[in-house]
Order: sequence, then structure tokens, then C-alpha cells
Amino acid sequence: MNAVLKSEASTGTSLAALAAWVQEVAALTQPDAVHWCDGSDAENRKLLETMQADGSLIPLNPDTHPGCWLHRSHPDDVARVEHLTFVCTRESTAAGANNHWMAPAEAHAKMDALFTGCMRGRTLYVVPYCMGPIDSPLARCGVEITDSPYVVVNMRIMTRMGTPALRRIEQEGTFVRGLHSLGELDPERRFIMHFPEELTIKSYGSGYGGNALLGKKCHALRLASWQAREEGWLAEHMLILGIENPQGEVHYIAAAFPSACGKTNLAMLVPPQAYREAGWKVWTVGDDICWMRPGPDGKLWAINPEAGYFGVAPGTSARSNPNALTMIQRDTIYTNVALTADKQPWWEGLDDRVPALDWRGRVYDPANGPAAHPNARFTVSARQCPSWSPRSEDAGGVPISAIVFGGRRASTIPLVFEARDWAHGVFVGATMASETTAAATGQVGLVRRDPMAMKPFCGYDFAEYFAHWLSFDTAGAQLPKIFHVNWFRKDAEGNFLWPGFGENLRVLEWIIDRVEGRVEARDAGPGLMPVEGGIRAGEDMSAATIERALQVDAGDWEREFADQTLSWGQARKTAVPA
Ligand SMILES: Nc1nc2c(ncn2[C@@H]2O[C@H](COP(=O)(O)OP(=O)(O)OP(=O)(O)O)[C@@H](O)[C@H]2O)c(=O)[nH]1
Ligand SMILES: O=C([O-])CC(=O)C(=O)O
Ligand SMILES: [Mn+2]
Repeated sequence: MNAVLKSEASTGTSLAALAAWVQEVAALTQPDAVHWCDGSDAENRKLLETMQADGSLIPLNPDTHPGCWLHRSHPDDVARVEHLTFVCTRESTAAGANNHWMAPAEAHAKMDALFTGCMRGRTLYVVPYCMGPIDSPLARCGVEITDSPYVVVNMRIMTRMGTPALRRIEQEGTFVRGLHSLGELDPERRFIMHFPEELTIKSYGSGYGGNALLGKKCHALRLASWQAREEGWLAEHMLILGIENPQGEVHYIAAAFPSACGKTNLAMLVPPQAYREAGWKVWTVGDDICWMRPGPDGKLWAINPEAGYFGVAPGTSARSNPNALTMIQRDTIYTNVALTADKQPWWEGLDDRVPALDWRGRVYDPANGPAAHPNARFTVSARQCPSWSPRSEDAGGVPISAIVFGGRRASTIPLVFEARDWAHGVFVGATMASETTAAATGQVGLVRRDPMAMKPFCGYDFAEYFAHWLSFDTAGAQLPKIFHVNWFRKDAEGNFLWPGFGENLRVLEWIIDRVEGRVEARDAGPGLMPVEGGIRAGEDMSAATIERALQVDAGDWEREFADQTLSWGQARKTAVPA
């Protein structure tokens, strides 16, 4: 393999550039060995065996979870680190107040000092990958250099990794360069740096997904959003799902919710029984990232650039997400979950068994906190999802009928409302807020503004980003309608007002009816809202529950509007009703 690649590298210009970069990085980081990944089963098996031997992967019960592994991360390395994530542009204004900024020369010097000699005693892996179907004009390639075999086996699931990606890089001539090292896993020596003007990423000191699987947030969101603006498309923190009605019509919806706020769950929704019996089906295209661009017909066409799911484990159960539970029964890498006595993975919300070991491998003791880390994750191939849509592989993507924004808000925000037009929809997305979650380090449960769920992921200035969104409203555009939802509203006792999960299909049905012009709406404060009976009730869903979840309180909305007008920093610190 290596010999073949080296001879190819000397003929193709982009492969020559790649080989030269690998050499340069190897000279800096001084690994014991260099391995070019081909993405084969044999290579994967070897990596898994090596990690089993050194204890970084623990095999799970082969009878209940064949091909499944547990990885326990360093206890200080369990989530994204937004305070250590930078966008390094020549002008600080290009990165915007929404990003931490560092001058490129300073950032390179800082990172290269950290990378010096950091791979001694380790293997340097070269990981070519493609984000999106390998034959799609919307797809983009990158190469991640890493010293973490855990990153390699995860990238193999999350992207189209290996030889086909290398072939595409050779043809295209451009690729994103991502350099990653675990370093010492020291939180004081940890940085995630983006150089959008150089299509380069440098990440040091973390092995956690969002910081280390560079194809995901670093490439497919931060760098891609920059490229998307230059090239007239959108790179968004959105799920994509298809909803098929009993007549066989399929509508595709893209939805942006902040981290750990329900994208995976909505993308894999199992319809309530009455809907299933009537013939409704849900098709999963993506659960985290959506790249979309206007087609010749004026519609927005979307692909999921990922090939797998890096999903939140806690809360996943036979009730909340049966598709996910089936999907992660085999060939799955679990990170920071608890274990039962017979080595099955376990987390809070799964069932009422009591685990034997917590996520750190200690004998489980409730006094130590949750058994699974609240941001414990599974990595699994998208194709294992029972609702996987074959359209995920369509080079041209799927046409988007509706865009949905949503946050985790205990009060104020009703179950659903519709934006009056595209510009209002952009405003609704730009002003959305959500309670912080365990997906990033820092305090959980604080309401913060998180425009379009892109606060941690937009690679450039938010004002420019909103202007870019507005620019899609041109003559001839067939833009999706825009909606806002909230599954997380609570009553005075702190119970969710809305059952959520599969029941969310009732709201999606209304959204599709609005897209098709089949139902009326009334103009209420926040936007257009369902008229009485607009959202379908049923045996398990009373009209009263729907009404309660739809209520709008004028006083709450005045406070909400006032908060929306505050600046970033202020908005984050101001107490608004959750
Ligand atoms: N109450 C309620 N909770 C939900 C609903 N959907 C999801 N959740 C909870 O939200 C949490 C995480 O949701 P995910 O679907 O994994 O989040 P995500 O948006 O895919 O997150 P990232 O992968 O971090 O981007 C879990 O605790 C779920 O139980 C819902 O409809 N109602
Ligand atoms: O980036 C990650 O590690 C997981 C994720 O989807 C998020 O935090 O939104
Ligand atoms: Mn995400």
C-alpha cells in the first residue's frame, strides 16, 4: 500500500503536494512510523486489535453486542472546548465577534511548538476522507494526519475514508489539511485552530470527537461554512429527514437544533402507532450536518456530508429512539458509557438495570454522579439505521421542503410557529436561543443565543452569515418555508409539557400541510400558528396537551424580544426565562 501510494504521489501533482506535506509534518512531529490508511477491513481489524491489546478499546459482550467496543477517554477530555477553539484569519473582523480569533502567524507558531516531536514513540496515520457521497459534486475531501488510532477507526465510520477519497483528491487537486495530535491530553495544552484562508486545521491535546474527528465540526462546519459563503451554498448544523405520507409523497426537512437538543432523535423518529398503521414512514438522511445549495429548479438541494453518526447515548431508549437502539446493537464504538456486570453498554435513561462500572471504570456508586458521562457517545455507520434513506447516497442530494429551527427552552417558546417569509425566517433562526448542554465543557442549562445552532460552528462573522442567508431570496428561488419548534417546554412542576420523540411527527405533519398549502394558520405574536385542530390529536394525544404547548404569553415574549436586542456577551449573561 505505502509503496503504491508513494509511486502515485510522484506522478499526480496533488498527491505530490500531499506527500510533501506528510513529510514536512513527519519531520516536525517525529513519529516512529508513518501509515497511509486505505480504509480496508483488514486495516480496521488490525487497528482494533492493537487498541484492544493496549487497553484503549474494551470488547463488549459478543452475544448481545457483536463487534462493539468501549473507549474510556481521559476524564478531562469528554466534550468540545469552545473556549480553546479559534478561527485564525488575516483580519480579525472576518472571524467575527462570534469566534475566538488569533493572527495566523501567531497561531501557527504556537501550534507548531506544541507539535514539535509530539509523535515520538507513536505512529502517524494519514487519513484521506471524503465528506459526502464520493461521486457528488457537493462533496469535499480532506486529509487528516493523526497519532490516534481511535480517531482513525472513528473517521472510518464517520466519513468515506481511504483509497476512493485519495483518488478523488488526485483528480480534484485540492483538499483540506487537518493536523491532529493527542499531545499529552493536557487541558492546558489544548487548542483547536482553523485557518479558513489556507483550508487548514490544527488540533492538539484532545481525542474527543468534535475536537479530533476533523472531518466533522472543523471541516464540514467551520471551514465549509466559509467556503459555502464564497461559493453560494450553506453548511449547516442540521439533520435531514424524509417524511413519507400514506400517498407515498416524500418531503425532506432540514432542522437545526443545538448540540444535544434532539437532532439524532428527530432524524430517526418512529411514527406514533396510528400514523404507522396509516402508512406514514420516516427516512433518515443525516443527523448532524447538512450542506445545501440552490439547484437549477430554484429549490435547495441537500446532502449529508457524513457517513455515520456520533450520537449522544444518555436518554436513548426503546421508547425515545428505538431505531437508534437497534442500530447500535452491533459494530459500534461506545465512548464513556457505563458497563453492566456482563459487559453490556449502559447509560442513564436506557432501562432500570443497575450498572456494575461507571464511565471511568470505577465500581458504580451513585455518589460519584451519573454512571455514563452525560456526553457519552456512540459511533456507528449510518447504514445500520433501520430508517436509513438510500437517498443519502444520491450525488445530487434531496430537495428541502422546510427548514426548522429549535432550541431547548423550558418556557416562553411555543411548540411550533411559522415564519412569515424568508427574511422573517432568517430573523427567527438568528435570534434563537437554547440551554447549554454537556456537549461542550462549561456550565449546563444556561440560556444563550445560538443563531441557527451555529454559535460554536460558524467559521466567519455572524453578520456576514445572516446576510449570506438573506442572499438566497432571489427571483426564481423556490425556498423552503421556515419554522421554529420547541419540544422542551416545562410546566410549573418542571415536567415536559409535550411528550416529544415520535409524537413530534404531529408537528411535522402540520409543517408539511403548511408547505403544501393544505391548512390555514393564524397570525400570532411570534409568527404564524396552527388554528384549533390544526395539529392532529388522537387516542394518545389530547387536544388540551397540544393547546397548552402552543400557548404564547405576551409578558414572556416582551422579555424575549428585549433579550434578543442585546449584544452577544450581554445576552449570554442576562437571565431570561429558560
Ligand atoms: N423531552 C424531549 N427530549 C428530547 C427530545 N428529543 C431529544 N431529546 C433529548 O435530547 C438529548 C440529545 O438529543 P440528540 O438527538 O442526541 O441531540 P443532537 O441534536 O443530535 O446533538 P449533537 O450530536 O450534540 O449535535 C437526549 O437527552 C434526548 O433524550 C424530545 O422530543 N423531547
Ligand atoms: O461535535 C461533537 O463532538 C458532537 C456534536 O455533534 C456536537 O457537539 O454538536
Ligand atoms: Mn452536532
